[in-house]
Amino acid sequence: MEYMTQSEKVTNQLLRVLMKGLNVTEIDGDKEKLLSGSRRVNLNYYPKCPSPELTVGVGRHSDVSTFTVLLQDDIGGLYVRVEAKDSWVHVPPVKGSLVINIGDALQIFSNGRYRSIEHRVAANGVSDRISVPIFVNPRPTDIISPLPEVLATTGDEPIYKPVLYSDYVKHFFRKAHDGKLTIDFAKK
Ligand SMILES: O=C(O)CCC(=O)C(=O)O
Ligand SMILES: [Fe+2]
Repeated sequence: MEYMTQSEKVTNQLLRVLMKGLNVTEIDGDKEKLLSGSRRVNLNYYPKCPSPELTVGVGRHSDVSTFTVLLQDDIGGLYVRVEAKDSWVHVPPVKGSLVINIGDALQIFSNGRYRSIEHRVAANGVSDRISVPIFVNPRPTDIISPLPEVLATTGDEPIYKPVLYSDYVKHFFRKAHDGKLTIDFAKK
């Protein structure tokens, strides 16, 4: 839990940087809660797999978070999808580094200006693997939708409708991992 507490400095700073990219520079208490009012840490353990070629580690998905801060050990196996090239790129473990993934909630808040990253984890036959993601989320009771500031700056029409965040998360967990299809739930 010390890790969760310490990570708040980093996640608060990250939130500010990400919002600056959207021209949102005023982050009052309500907005901060909407964007990051619920944080969750997971401990993922992937045992060494006797038949990795027959096994899915974690299927392709995007996180439902605003963003995710992922600590991985030195084993590797995380891949992100490069949509433009229709390919997967390995995210090599770098000692002392964290992986930051944009999640669906931020894609919705930003009306698509930020895109959540599709990723998966391959099983491996060499060694056990551990990863520790911190999911920075809206609260379950929050209604998420494109931020008015973003719509005002871009002049774009909202492409996502207001959705209760707990409904969005329920929709995600109700089905198998299916790449980037979860966000269709919030499409207008
Ligand atoms: O283990 C990893 O590197 C990523 C795990 C993951 O995608 C998740 O927990 O959502
Ligand atoms: Fe994930």
